Amino acid sequence: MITMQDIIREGHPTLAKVATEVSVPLSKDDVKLMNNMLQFIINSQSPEIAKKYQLRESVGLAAPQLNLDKRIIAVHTEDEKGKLYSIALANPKIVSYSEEMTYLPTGEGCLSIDREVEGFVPRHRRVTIQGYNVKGQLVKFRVRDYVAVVFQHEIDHLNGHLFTDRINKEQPLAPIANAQPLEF
Ligand SMILES: CC(C)(C)[C@H](NC(=O)Nc1cc(F)cc(F)c1)C(=O)N(CC(=O)NO)CC1CCCC1
Ligand SMILES: [Zn+2]
Repeated sequence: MITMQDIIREGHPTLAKVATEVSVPLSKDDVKLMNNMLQFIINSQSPEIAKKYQLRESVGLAAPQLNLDKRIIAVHTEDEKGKLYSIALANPKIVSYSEEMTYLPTGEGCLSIDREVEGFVPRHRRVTIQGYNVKGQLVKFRVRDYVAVVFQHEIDHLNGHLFTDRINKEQPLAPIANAQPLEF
């Protein structure tokens, strides 16, 4: 099972690299990895398992965080209406996005960053995601607000970007143009 020890931390060169697409149809190993990544997130949201294995309660994970040069992400989180998004995707792409922006008023964190970094992270308010699911089907769906933030955060990892790269260095808490802060 994946635990925190498997997650590389900021400063590791892999986190700054552009990850390589995985071959389709998906190999058995890639499908296993996708399921293991999703299971890590689900485990981290179980108080008993998270406590036993000291897992940070997470909502998303990208393969480069496991030092794997693969364009694979997993997300397990609910949207504001309580709709569950539980999916692992290979070769995910943002195929379209809104001009309107959003951001978490509390800022973001990252499983690969063991410190608080203050500042607003500009994200598109709505994004259309496309990718291959564990069945090898090409799926396309639109997400907004918090779920959109999670997917953008994870896809950023595939392109060597950390949320800290997106914070306004001079004024971390400056209002973000054309953005509505996410209401929790
Ligand atoms: C870095 C960490 C704090 C572990 C963060 N967890 C998180 O946001 N948990 C959470 C949020 C809720 F709104 C409700 C709840 F029940 C639990 C997270 O998993 N990530 C994923 C990550 O680091 N992927 O690489 C960071 C998030 C910041 C914005 C999107 C993902
Ligand atoms: Zn992260």
